Amino acid sequence: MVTLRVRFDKRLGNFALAVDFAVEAGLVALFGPNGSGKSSTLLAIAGLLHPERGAIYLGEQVLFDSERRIDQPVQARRVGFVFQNYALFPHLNVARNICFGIERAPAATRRQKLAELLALLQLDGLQERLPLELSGGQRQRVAIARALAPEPQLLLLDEPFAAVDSALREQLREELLQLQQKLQLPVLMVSHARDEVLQLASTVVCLEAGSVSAVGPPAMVLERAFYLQEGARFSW
Ligand SMILES: Nc1ncnc2c1ncn2[C@@H]1O[C@H](COP(=O)(O)OP(=O)(O)OP(=O)(O)O)[C@@H](O)[C@H]1O
Repeated sequence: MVTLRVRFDKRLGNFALAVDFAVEAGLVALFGPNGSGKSSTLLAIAGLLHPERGAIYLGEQVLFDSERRIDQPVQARRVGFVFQNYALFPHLNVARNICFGIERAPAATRRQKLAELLALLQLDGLQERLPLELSGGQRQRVAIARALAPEPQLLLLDEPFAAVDSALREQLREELLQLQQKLQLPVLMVSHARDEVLQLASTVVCLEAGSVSAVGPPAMVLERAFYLQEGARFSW
């Protein structure tokens, strides 16, 4: 299994982000209250936010290392990103949304990849539809398919279930778990729902006010976070 190592400093206005964690990449949750720095951490891993200093490694692959003056561009990182609101292109149909990141691949490769992803994400028959003509769950599946098309080595999900109702959320969580197990793809998912992290994640990284407060198995770490939230005294 590959290790994801993330250590960097970044000032965002008055907010100081100083992240430091290393995890075995399975389905990892980045958990914390609003404004703790979760989305900014994903952006830094994807190469959309540039830290002042630090290093980000996925296994042996260097994504960023300020000492070695390496800052891989977004495409070279091979990191898939699903944004909170899915950010589908409204004027492009499902097929063109999914193939957006592989436009330069030969037509036959694109067709094959599209067919594979439509089947994997249960989107068969919907390829001609525009995003507006899809349900929330279908939109989310298209966003995941689009992120998977260039065959990333890491998938980043920013609160993937925020925009759907609770019944659908349950179903989509289960689908994500099955997808991750099937593809064996490292996933880092932002969440601020305890139940979601407990249900899905193999490891949780807790962020509080811009720095990592705990890393470990969700049942253990969240129990501690709960005690801290309640203001109770608790130590390991
Ligand atoms: N480009 C920026 N310029 C200035 N401040 C920023 C910028 N981006 C983020 N911030 C601030 O950094 C802090 C962390 O933001 P971030 O979006 O990473 O938190 P979050 O944990 O993902 O929050 P939420 O759960 O609400 O999405 C916030 O106080 C935010 O206002």
